[in-house]
Amino acid sequence: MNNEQRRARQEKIRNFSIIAHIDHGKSTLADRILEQTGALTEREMKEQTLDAMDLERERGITIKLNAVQLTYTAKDGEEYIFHLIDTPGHVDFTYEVSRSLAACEGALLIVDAAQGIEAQTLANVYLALDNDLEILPVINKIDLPSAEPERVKKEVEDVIGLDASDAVLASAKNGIGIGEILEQVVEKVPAPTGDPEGPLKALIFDSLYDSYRGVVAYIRIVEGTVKPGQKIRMMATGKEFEVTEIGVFTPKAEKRDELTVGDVGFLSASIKNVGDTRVGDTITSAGNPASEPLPGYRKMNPMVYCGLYPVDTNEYNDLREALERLELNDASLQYEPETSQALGFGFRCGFLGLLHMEIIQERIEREFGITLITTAPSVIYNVTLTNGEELKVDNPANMPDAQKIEHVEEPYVKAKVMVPNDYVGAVMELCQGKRGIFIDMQYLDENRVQIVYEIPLSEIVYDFFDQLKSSTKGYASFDYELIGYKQSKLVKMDILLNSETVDALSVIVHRDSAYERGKIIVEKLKELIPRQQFEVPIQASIGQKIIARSTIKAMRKNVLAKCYGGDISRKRKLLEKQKEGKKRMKSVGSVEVPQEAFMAVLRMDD
Ligand SMILES: Nc1nc2c(ncn2[C@@H]2O[C@H](COP(=O)(O)OP(=O)(O)OP(=O)(O)O)[C@@H](O)[C@H]2O)c(=O)[nH]1
Repeated sequence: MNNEQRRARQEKIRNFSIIAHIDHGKSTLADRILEQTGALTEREMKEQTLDAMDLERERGITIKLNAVQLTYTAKDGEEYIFHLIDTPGHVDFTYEVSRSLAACEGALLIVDAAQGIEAQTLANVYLALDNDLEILPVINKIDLPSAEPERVKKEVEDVIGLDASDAVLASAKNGIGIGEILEQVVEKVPAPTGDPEGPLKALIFDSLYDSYRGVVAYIRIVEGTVKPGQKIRMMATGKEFEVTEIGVFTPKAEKRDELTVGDVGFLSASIKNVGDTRVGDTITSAGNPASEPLPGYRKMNPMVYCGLYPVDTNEYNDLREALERLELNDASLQYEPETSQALGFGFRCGFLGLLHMEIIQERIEREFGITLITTAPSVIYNVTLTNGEELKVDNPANMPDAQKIEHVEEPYVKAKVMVPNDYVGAVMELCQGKRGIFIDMQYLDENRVQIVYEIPLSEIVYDFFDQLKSSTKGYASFDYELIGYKQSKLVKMDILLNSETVDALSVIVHRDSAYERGKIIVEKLKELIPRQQFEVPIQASIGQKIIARSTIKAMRKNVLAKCYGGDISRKRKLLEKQKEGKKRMKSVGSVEVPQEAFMAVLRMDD
């Protein structure tokens, strides 16, 4: 292609994403768009959608981004090139959402016609506005009997301040409104600007590890043109590579001879580690480098840490290999070896958030067949010692002695909760109980309210989300962002089993609630740890001081004694059950402790 052809083609490109609150119908609409543009036949639809990973399908959430090139013949008779870029919908991946939006000029904003605007609708709209995108509202699920499209339109105008007069009324499920959406994309989403002859600037908005190609970077070309054989440079790390393959997803991967301004596709260059293709980084040409990278690159730091230990100590090396493999695909996963007196050899791992943590744990168990003991998640505390030294502590067990500490700071988030009127009291009570500081309350319409609190991240990491859901019957939606560190009166609480401190059970708690928490934790542990052959005292202590205690009585009878002799199948079942239970037990000193016990320090609900 010459530059004139490239420029003409550029005029016909439309790059857009779909943004929505979870379950408002993003994936369903994406599928419909693929179908209508002929990218997939119906049979293929069943097998292949934008959400690729198994886990994703099961959980019904989008984890990894993807980008598809589609051709669409519009009513004006012209053929357009669409790049539909998928975004993950969860707060843990906000940065990835933001980078994939940076690869677009427009976004379809899907709002459920029955639910209206939810917390992540707003969070995503702000990200889209930050990236100067043209936002096209779509009111989805108008087929539902409870749909109130006019009310939701008004909400979009009042709450977000977008003109919703042209909002498409759609049903992704029944294929209503899809044509209209595609026409609006052509009319309203601007074509990419940029000089195909300029020095190369390609935004990396995702990457993954492929065992044949090495790392595959998902890129959007903002300036210039890239071809196979070209020498490229990653602007954040300075590393250089030679391009081996470029192409687009249709959604099958198809090779191309070049990618130029506005194109969205993949690039591989014998890169071994996804850490070299960081999301948000700019790829330039090594021979004719751009003077400035694209704006907004940010290194991602984990927010939540926990210990991962194999139940079977022989699986330590397998666990290391599993983490190495997962790291290839996930630059935001961090880990380092850690030893616990209670649990032996394992790893301290850092995650972007709770969902990210659960996904990694589940993948290790499922894809690598390793049974894990996981310790309660912790945030990073900034500790200033009396001698002026500053520490970052990501494991409660490593918190220095209280006498040596001058003060401790913990991360705070701004939490936005949206609920129907009736639950305002319940939400405020919950936030207050989590040491929340009230910031703001706004009525979205007659019946819905947005409540804003500043809350310590550690309280969110504990079961905030579950409690929010149960206290609002599932009607609340929730979103948060980190706002920085604040000083708090925090202390380390140790748990002793049989008079021995179990390092993996230590927690950091607020001084004012330490006694209460200590009492609940020892009672919880008493329930969870099965009786042993001997009596086991459980104690909670702060420093040398015991603040709560309880005792697990010694086991009296053999379990089989319950089976009144006769029924062999019943007996077998019981033994099987015991064996199952055994799997996730860890001997701590002389006491057998089940997995649930390590999480018990989090559950404060009952
Ligand atoms: N009645 C009705 N249901 C719909 C419509 N569109 C989607 N759904 C249903 O809503 C649920 C959620 O749809 P998804 O497309 O998976 O939602 P999503 O926004 O992609 O969810 P995440 O991937 O978690 O962000 C599914 O059960 C869909 O079948 C619609 O137009 N009408």
